Amino acid sequence: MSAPDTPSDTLARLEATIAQRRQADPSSSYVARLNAKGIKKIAQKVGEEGTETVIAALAEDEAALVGEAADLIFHLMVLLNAKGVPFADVLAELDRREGVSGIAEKAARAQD
Ligand SMILES: N=c1c2ncn([C@@H]3O[C@H](COP(=O)(O)OP(=O)(O)OP(=O)(O)O)[C@@H](O)[C@H]3O)c2ncn1[C@@H]1O[C@H](COP(=O)(O)O)[C@@H](O)[C@H]1O
Repeated sequence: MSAPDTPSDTLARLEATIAQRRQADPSSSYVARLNAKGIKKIAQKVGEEGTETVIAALAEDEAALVGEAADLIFHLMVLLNAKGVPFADVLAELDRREGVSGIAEKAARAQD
């Protein structure tokens, strides 16, 4: 029996799919269509999905929150790909922050 997927496995597969679908025919690929519209449109979609995620959270609708969060993460992955930023860089940044309290980090920034 193979090991279950980790969240990172799912995101790594999605990143590879997005990179591959970017070259596809925009008539049959949403990723290709979005890239053809340009970076402004992709960034705008991330903003829209972020707003929809907030609305779902405030509406106390768990199923909607799951769906909107998936839309947000997907569009963020499309944006990172379009900007040439590997998702591994984002994970490395999160690893770098691990164990550093957000409160302590903000206080250190205020002293700069
Ligand atoms: N995870 C997703 C995913 N999540 C959401 N979406 C699409 O994102 C779109 C968002 O819908 P909206 O109504 O917000 O946007 P819209 O109406 O298309 O756009 P505008 O109104 O802003 O013009 C929908 O068409 C969803 O189907 C996704 N499309 C693709 N994927 C993944 O990407 C892969 C490649 O997709 P294609 O490029 O379409 O082959 C798929 O196999 C999936 O793994």
